[in-house]
Amino acid sequence: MSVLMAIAMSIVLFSSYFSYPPEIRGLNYWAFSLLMLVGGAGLFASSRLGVPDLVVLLTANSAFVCGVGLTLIGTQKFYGLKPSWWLFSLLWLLCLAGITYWHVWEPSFSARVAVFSYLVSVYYFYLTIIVWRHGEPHFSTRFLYVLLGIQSVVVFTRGTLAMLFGSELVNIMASGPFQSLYLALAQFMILLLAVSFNTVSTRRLQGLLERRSTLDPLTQVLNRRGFADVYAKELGLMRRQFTVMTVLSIDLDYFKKINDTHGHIIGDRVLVEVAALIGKALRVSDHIARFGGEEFVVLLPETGLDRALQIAERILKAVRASGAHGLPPYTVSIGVACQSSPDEKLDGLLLRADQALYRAKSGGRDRIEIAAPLVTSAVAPVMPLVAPVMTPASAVASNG
Ligand SMILES: Nc1nc2c(ncn2[C@@H]2O[C@H](COP(=O)(O)OP(=O)(O)OP(=O)(O)O)[C@@H](O)[C@H]2O)c(=O)[nH]1
Repeated sequence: MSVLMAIAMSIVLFSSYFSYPPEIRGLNYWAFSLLMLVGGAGLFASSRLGVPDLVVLLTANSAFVCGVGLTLIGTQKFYGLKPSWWLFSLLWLLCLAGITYWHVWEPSFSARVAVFSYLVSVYYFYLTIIVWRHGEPHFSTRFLYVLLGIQSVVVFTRGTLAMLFGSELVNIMASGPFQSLYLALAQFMILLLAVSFNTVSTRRLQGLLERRSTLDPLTQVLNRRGFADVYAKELGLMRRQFTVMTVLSIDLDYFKKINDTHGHIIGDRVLVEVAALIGKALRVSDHIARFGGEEFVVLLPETGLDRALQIAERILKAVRASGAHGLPPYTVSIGVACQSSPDEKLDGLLLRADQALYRAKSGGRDRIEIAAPLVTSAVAPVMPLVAPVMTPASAVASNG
């Protein structure tokens, strides 16, 4: 029954492989590995049907070792690591050579089982380390590496039993209660492994879809939803740490003309480039989003107006120096709004930044404007509602 279920799980993994996004790799190798592991267990059982021992040993162990090897390849691909095909081939050749040597030339049951078991045990141990080191911190990952760790210990124990006692107890080609129990346990572990592969891949899909739903597909920066999420987190920090943060509303100048003159494909490349240029001017803790069209918004946590103006100026300069890679030159206008009260709403903050941006546009473009500070009913405004027009140079000059 567990064999049938493992086969069914393998089919599920195959169908996931064909339907999941290509970023989720390795599922086909896992699916094949399950078939091989189940096949290996089945071939061992065929010795009871009178198939010659050497044939059973070589085919069953080959299937089993390939199964373990493909588990490694699938796992490495899944975690974006280079697949160790050399290790796969080495394990397979060593096992076949060992089995043939200790079965034909110098028959020794205990040496054969011990060497085979130790090799496979080391292999499982290596797999455990890979999943432990590269898996995301989640139950599905822990379940997988604990399972692989148990496999490693079980196989190691079998090898040690063979070494110590050389007993027929560990000969799974003979019939007996211990052998039946061992095979049943092995099949159950394969089933659990299949469940685990499916769980980690589903979890990966979930994470990927979550990330996609918060990213702009063209520029790969945050979209409006992603921005709202990070803003909410930063607002929580701002509330706890009594800091300020600043938003830059950035809009490409005369972008319609770029599209009309050079076509939409070039227009798209300009959008991708401007996102990259803005990103380069920021710290890793800052956030950049595209709010559709040619409008970008930057969130600068723990940043006051002075520092934000320096960053805005840096962006302006970087964009002015653009025009490489066959793209036309272009400029941007920037509206800057600083949030000093955690009670201000995101919509209000963006509105202030947009109003400043609008002034930058109407003031001639390729420039920075500062938004008027928030006016609350409790606190009288300390600055004029309309902030003075700032050219890039004056903005920086006024900030030292
Ligand atoms: N290539 C491309 N163009 C887009 C995209 N989204 C919006 N646009 C274009 O962006 C242009 C925006 O034009 P406008 O709103 O007139 O702005 P503008 O020409 O930059 O003028 P100002 O903002 O006033 O300087 C339109 O031509 C849209 O078709 C996109 O994803 N790719």
